[in-house]
Amino acid sequence: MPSDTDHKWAFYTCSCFITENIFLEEFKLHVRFQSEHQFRSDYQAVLKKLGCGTDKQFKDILNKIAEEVERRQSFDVKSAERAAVIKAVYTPLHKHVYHLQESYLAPEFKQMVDYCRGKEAVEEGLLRLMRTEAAPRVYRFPVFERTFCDDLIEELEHFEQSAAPKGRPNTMNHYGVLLNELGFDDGFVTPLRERFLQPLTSLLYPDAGGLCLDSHKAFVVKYDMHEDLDLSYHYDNAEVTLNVSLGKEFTEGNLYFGDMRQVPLSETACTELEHKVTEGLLHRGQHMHGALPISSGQRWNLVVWMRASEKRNKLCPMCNKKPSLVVGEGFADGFTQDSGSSLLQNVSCVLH
Ligand SMILES: O=C(O)CCC(=O)C(=O)O
Ligand SMILES: [Fe+2]
Repeated sequence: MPSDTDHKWAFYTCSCFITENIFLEEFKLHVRFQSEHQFRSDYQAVLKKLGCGTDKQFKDILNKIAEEVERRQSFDVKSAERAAVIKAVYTPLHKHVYHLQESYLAPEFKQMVDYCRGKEAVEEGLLRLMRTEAAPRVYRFPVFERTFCDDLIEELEHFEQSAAPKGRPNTMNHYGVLLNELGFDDGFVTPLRERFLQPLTSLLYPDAGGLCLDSHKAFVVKYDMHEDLDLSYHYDNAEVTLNVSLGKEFTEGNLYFGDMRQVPLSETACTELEHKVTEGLLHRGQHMHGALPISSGQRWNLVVWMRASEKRNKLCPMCNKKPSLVVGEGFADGFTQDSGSSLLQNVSCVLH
């Protein structure tokens, strides 16, 4: 029986994972930390302007960064340990949600995928997709049936309440679930990406890696009045992202999209989009976005960061350099060694 960590080839992380994009929550600032000297010269003045005036405050920041670097250095080992413990001790409430069935998917979504898969009908499929454009190159369409969303949330709440160990999605989200650790990759997320999302992304984002998305990182984020309320403006470590609203009841918490990350915020006008339960938003990972605070209720979203090794092997989207590869767990951050996988990648990088 293959496990969630068996893949056709090995995946890697870029070494910048340790030093880049460290989020300073109180200042809503992403920073790079290579050495204290570099950090002081890059950020001391900026941080002062943002209200970090005393030596003590600066020292606190350095301590937080050290903690985050340590968390990142041990992340892979700890994540593999958590996955093994979860497998051994956790009994799911709804086993069926771990295996994707067509009946979980909204009929409109399946229809769109069918159009895109059918070679002669590609153009019609594309037109259908274009009609779902909610902001420049951001597409909104129904993805799941409501009953599936409810079952998935119930399963995740059951997991939350269990004694099993939990990792968190990323530095900006404190609540939510890493789906690979819970065992969702092989039976659910990989088939969703390969069979249903890739036909759409091939047509919509051929320039952004959409033709050959060969791995992913999937997680669920959760916002609650007593927990995280919003998500700061950011870009994803992904070529293409799917973000599906699962529920429950909530008010506000709209997503907003700016421009690609190369464009300064001062030159960016943002578009706000309402997120509706069962619907997904598909966008390029480098398209900057954030989530506004909810004002009541609880908001759960399934987020799939899809990666194209062929694209990111040339340029790491997080440090903008040729990646320097470090061995990782499972899909890691989606990089591959150029040799060895290229043949297989060429086979999968066609419109289908
Ligand atoms: O909460 C949301 O809808 C946004 C989540 C997101 O952008 C992310 O996790 O990368
Ligand atoms: Fe995001």
